[in-house]
Amino acid sequence: MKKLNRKEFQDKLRQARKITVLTGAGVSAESGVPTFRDAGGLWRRYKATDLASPEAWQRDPGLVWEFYNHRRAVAHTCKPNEGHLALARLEARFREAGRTFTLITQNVDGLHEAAGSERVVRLHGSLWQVRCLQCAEVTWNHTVPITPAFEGSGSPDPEFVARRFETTDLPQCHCGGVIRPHIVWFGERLSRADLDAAEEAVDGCDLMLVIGTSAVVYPAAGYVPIARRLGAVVAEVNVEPSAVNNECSAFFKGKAGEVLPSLLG
Ligand SMILES: CC(C)NC(=O)[C@H](Cc1c[nH]c2ccccc12)NC(=O)[C@H](CCCC/N=C(/NCCC(=O)O)S[C@H]1O[C@H](COP(=O)(O)OP(=O)(O)OC[C@H]2O[C@@H](n3cnc4c(N)ncnc43)[C@H](O)[C@@H]2O)[C@@H](O)[C@H]1O)NC(=O)OCc1ccccc1
Ligand SMILES: [Zn+2]
Repeated sequence: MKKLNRKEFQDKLRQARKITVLTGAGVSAESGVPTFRDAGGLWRRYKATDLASPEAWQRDPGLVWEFYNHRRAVAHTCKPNEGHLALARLEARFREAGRTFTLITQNVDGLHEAAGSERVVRLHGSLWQVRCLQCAEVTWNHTVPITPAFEGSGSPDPEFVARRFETTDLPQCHCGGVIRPHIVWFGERLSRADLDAAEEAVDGCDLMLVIGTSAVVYPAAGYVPIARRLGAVVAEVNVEPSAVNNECSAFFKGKAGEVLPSLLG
């Protein structure tokens, strides 16, 4: 497939009526949020993907909360980068022009929203939302550490001597139930509302931007071939080709924070 050059891509961007953006951890890398591949995808000796699972929660909810408390503590110190800001500006331009812009993110760090992005589909949830296992209430929570028991915990150093956390150390709901991160773990179903919003955004979009994702996790990665089959021009921004690069009519190799400001204007 002949790749579009920069000018041809920007012509498509100018003409686009409906644009959909799919982002992954790479768009937050320059803000200091580790990607799932950094450190070999490990936190201590654990694969991040293993800890992000209902099985890990069954085994040791304290360890899972130590992992997520650590990621909240890191993300808490991070600011949106030029990549996030360029996407928020593009959304504002599209809205002013009465054109449709949707940002579908796999990220749970909240940096798109902090950059001013509004129409955001958080496919995999948020580090800043928690859910009660007893009454299912979902609330926003920015308390770091999540409970005093987690103060000073979370070091990713494999040599770190971890302490065991009891149920009483875990965050409790006003109903007395235990609270878990409101995040979609591997093997868990995505919310119907988010799936519907993502499908609505992909359906009929004339331009899809794929930014900073390895595109190996589903259903997120599946939206790219669907968009192309429905006639969208797909363009990728990444430091290396992702697993869906063959679906792309344009590829801009580089860091999102360096490429997006000039590419998106
Ligand atoms: C591993 C994979 C094969 N497994 C899956 O996809 C599974 C199973 C599955 C379902 N369908 C399938 C079909 C085929 C195969 C497998 C499956 N999917 C699921 O389990 C999903 C749930 C998936 C969601 C899991 N949760 C996450 N996140 C929240 C947790 C948390 O964050 O803690 S996924 C998580 O991993 C993924 C990581 O990928 P990326 O974000 O792309 O990050 P990565 O580090 O991999 O790559 C970074 C990229 O950035 C680039 N980069 C780096 N720096 C920069 C830079 N500066 N600028 C630009 N680019 C840069 C790099 O080059 C690289 O390309 C993201 O999706 C992220 O959200 N649920 C489900 O299917 O439920 C069904 C169901 C149905 C009925 C009943 C019950 C269940
Ligand atoms: Zn409750």
